[in-house]
Formats: sequence, C-alpha cells, structure tokens
Amino acid sequence: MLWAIGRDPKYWEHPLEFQPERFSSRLGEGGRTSTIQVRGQHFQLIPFGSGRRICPGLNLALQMLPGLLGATIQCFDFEVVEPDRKNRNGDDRVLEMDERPGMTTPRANDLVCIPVARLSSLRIP
Ligand code: HEM
Repeated sequence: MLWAIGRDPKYWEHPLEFQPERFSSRLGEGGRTSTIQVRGQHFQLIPFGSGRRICPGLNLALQMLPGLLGATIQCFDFEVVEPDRKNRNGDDRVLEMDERPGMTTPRANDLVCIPVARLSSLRIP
C-alpha cells in the first residue's frame, strides 16, 4: 500500500521521477514549497509510521541523519562492485534501481559498495 501511495499521481507530481527537491520546504524552482512533513500527519509520506505506534526515534533520526550522511559523503568515495565483482566506477553507467516486491521495496539486486577513505583524518582541508 505504501508503495502505491508513493507513486500515486493524485499526491505526487511525476511520481516516478527522481525529484528530491519535492520534499524540500525551501522555495524551489517555479516558486513552489513543500508543506509535506514526515511526522505522521501527512499520510502520503509516513516513513516513521503514524499514530500511537509512530517511531519514537523520529526526532533523533531527523537530527542525526543529515550530519551522518554529510560526513559519510565528505569522507568516503564509494566504489560500486557489480555482481560479477567488476568495478565499474568512472564510466557513465546509470545506477540500476530495479525493485522487487516486499514490505520495504527492496532492490532487485543488491548494491555492493566499498567505502574508500578520501580524506586524511589528520589533514582535512
Ligand atoms: C531513518 C530512521 C528511522 C526510520 C525510517 C524509522 C521508521 C520506523 C517505523 C516505520 C516504525 C513503525 C511505526 C508504526 O508502526 O507506525 C518504527 C518504530 C520504531 N522505531 Fe523507528 N525509525 C527510524 C529510526 C529510529 C531510531 C533512531 C530509533 C531509536 C533510537 C527508533 C526506534 C523505534 C522503536 C522503538 C519503534 C517501535 C515503536 C512502537 O512499536 O511503539 N527508530 N520506526
């Protein structure tokens, strides 16, 4: 059901397009802002659930994730390893995003990445 809601054109403009800015509360191109929140009040987007059993770690997650993600991207390169173990970084391949059925919309094929530190811990520019 969540899968279907997330792709329902009644709630999402061009639902299959990758438009992360659709979740931004900042003024976007075309002068539109998103008023949709993830706190369980807007049922078209409920990554933390809703109601009495809503995720109690919601606030912690929202505080921690941007910093964690930013630090991870800043400090590591990720080498993608295809199932044939061939490293394909550096070419123009588009990341395969096929899905298979499941509660959490899992990837059809695992994405295997090797994190490679790209900043010296002692000499961060
Ligand atoms: C991005 C991070 C997270 C996501 C997407 C997430 C998502 C969810 C979802 C969907 C539920 C089920 C809610 C429902 O049944 O309606 C849940 C429950 C729960 N989450 Fe999270 N969660 C996250 C992080 C955390 C963190 C950081 C903690 C604790 C430090 C946490 C603790 C819990 C607990 C204890 C429950 C069970 C609540 C209950 O059944 O009453 N979660 N979470």
